[in-house]
Amino acid sequence: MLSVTGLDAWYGSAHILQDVSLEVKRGEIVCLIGRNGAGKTTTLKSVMGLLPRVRGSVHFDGQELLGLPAHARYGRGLAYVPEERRIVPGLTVRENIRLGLVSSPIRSREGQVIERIAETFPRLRERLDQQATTMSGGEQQMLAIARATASDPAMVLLDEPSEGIMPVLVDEMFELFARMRDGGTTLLLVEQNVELALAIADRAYVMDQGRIVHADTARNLLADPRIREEYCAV
Ligand SMILES: Nc1ncnc2c1ncn2[C@@H]1O[C@H](COP(=O)(O)OP(=O)(O)OP(=O)(O)O)[C@@H](O)[C@H]1O
Repeated sequence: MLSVTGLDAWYGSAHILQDVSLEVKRGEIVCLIGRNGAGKTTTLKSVMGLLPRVRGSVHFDGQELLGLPAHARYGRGLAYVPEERRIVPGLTVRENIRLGLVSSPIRSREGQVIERIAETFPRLRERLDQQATTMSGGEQQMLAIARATASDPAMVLLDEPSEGIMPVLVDEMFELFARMRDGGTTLLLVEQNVELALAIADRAYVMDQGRIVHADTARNLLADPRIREEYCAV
């Protein structure tokens, strides 16, 4: 579904991504792991068209995305939940969800979309008319995911969704990801919580200094003592 080949990316003159290639098949959860600064966020941003200087190829559903602006990539069925969530202050939960539908063809079916989201995210159902920024960090993260998935994208890119969230909500969130996959949504997940992420992922790529240094099934990576030692809190 997503095929990234020979991707290079720069911030100014700093050459950050070097020859990054990865694949995500339809219906998979693929995880991107690596230390701070390895280039995981930069990879997601490059796929979404959020960096000024990127070279290589990003194929999604058989079409080249490189050169298209970010909004056009959303229009093709890709969604992105950035690390910083970007919940809009002054708006309710419902109004924030509505923002995820602004340029979507299913905008006119807002009632159905809200009902689907309320079923998927019971915590949000109780809080639809609450000011979004009065919710806990974990609930706001759920809202960021709900907003990104409101338009029913084929694939969602998530950047560190569990960061700073209390453990009970983290477990809930990972169960949600597994259900999303079972419901047909494809996920590319950047996570520091490597053990939990590998437990639900199908495959994973390990990044270091802007390059992919290892790729394997999640099961093999979880069983690899070097990966456990370097990336899992054991
Ligand atoms: N806006 C920016 N301007 C210049 N350099 C940047 C910028 N954003 C990131 N970098 C650099 O790019 C490299 C990769 O950063 P990136 O955020 O992609 O890493 P990461 O693997 O997502 O790490 P983290 O888990 O810390 O977010 C780092 O060396 C970082 O300092």
